[in-house]
Amino acid sequence: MSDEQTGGKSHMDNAAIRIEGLRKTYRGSKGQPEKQALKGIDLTIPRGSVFGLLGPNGAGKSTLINILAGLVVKSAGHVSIWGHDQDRNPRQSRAAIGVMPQELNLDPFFTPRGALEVQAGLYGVPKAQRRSDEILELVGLSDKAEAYARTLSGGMRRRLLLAKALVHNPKVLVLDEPTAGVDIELRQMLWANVRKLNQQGMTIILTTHYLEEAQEMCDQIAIINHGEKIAQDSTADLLGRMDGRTMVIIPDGPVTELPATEGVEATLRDDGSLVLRYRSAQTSAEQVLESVRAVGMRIRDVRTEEADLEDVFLALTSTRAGDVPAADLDQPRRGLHRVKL
Ligand SMILES: Nc1ncnc2c1ncn2[C@@H]1O[C@H](COP(=O)(O)OP(=O)(O)OP(=O)(O)O)[C@@H](O)[C@H]1O
Repeated sequence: MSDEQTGGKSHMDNAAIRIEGLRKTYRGSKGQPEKQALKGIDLTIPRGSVFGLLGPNGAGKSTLINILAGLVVKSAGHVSIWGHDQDRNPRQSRAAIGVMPQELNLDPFFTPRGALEVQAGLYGVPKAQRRSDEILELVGLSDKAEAYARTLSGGMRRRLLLAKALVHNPKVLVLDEPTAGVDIELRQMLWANVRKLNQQGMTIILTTHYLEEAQEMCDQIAIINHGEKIAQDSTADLLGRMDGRTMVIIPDGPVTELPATEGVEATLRDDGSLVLRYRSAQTSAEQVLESVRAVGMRIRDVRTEEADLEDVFLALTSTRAGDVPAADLDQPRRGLHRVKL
């Protein structure tokens, strides 16, 4: 829509990423059948967001990211990055995006500073505009600037990958599973950097298997499964779709009988607390409390728990993509099986 109509200025498209009808079919080899990794994805990622791309193993996340990065050639569809159509303006669209990959693919003979300089060269960043020291400082590698990559720890290599993704000051930064297998300290450093870069105006896209992380970091989330997008919404609205509630009661005295009210599922935890699950659309908190009083239980303390992203995720991915009409999203979780992330 943009470049061709505006002579490359692209001011009509104000999305960070616009994807339309994106398909990828990997050719089969050695007797393997072909694989449809992406089956027609439409996705618009707003500028300035921290956007989460979620999906179980094999959903197609890496394929999508690799297409954005220009590492995998799409089979069909349109991709535009910061208003630059990937096919018509490959150079501009590539310059607008930086990707921190999953794999630690670093040349062992480069020092961090050397690696950044080479990367800057690849992106045609003029010497005067290079910010290697500033970036090394940001990722906490200043004191390792001259160390060979092969002597860096796994955590330091990851930081160097982030640094490399930043050399050309991209508008959009993609982090592919950035915290898989990293320690808490590095994870905190990564998130602090992500927040800082986002505050400076960078759009961030991250894939993660850690739902709490997506919940904490992302303002919008898309879920893909079996190569199809099955949900996209603000994190708050996605969570708001679930009306499952959990009430936890600390009884005042031993529990001799569990409440047995329809619509309330009661279980006792080892620590003596009583867990009551219910749907807020069908059962009120008052009815839940009544069911507790009805069995003569006295309440010392009570708290409630909201549905979390895992509930949404399980509800959405527990059947094949496309089989879950939006109206069914609020159905109770009973009968759904867990999907391993
Ligand atoms: N080069 C390839 N050739 C053939 N099939 C591939 C290739 N790369 C990926 N696939 C297949 O395409 C599907 C999507 O893979 P992809 O790596 O994009 O998923 P993912 O969501 O990133 O999973 P993960 O979280 O495990 O990285 C999978 O079924 C995978 O086996």
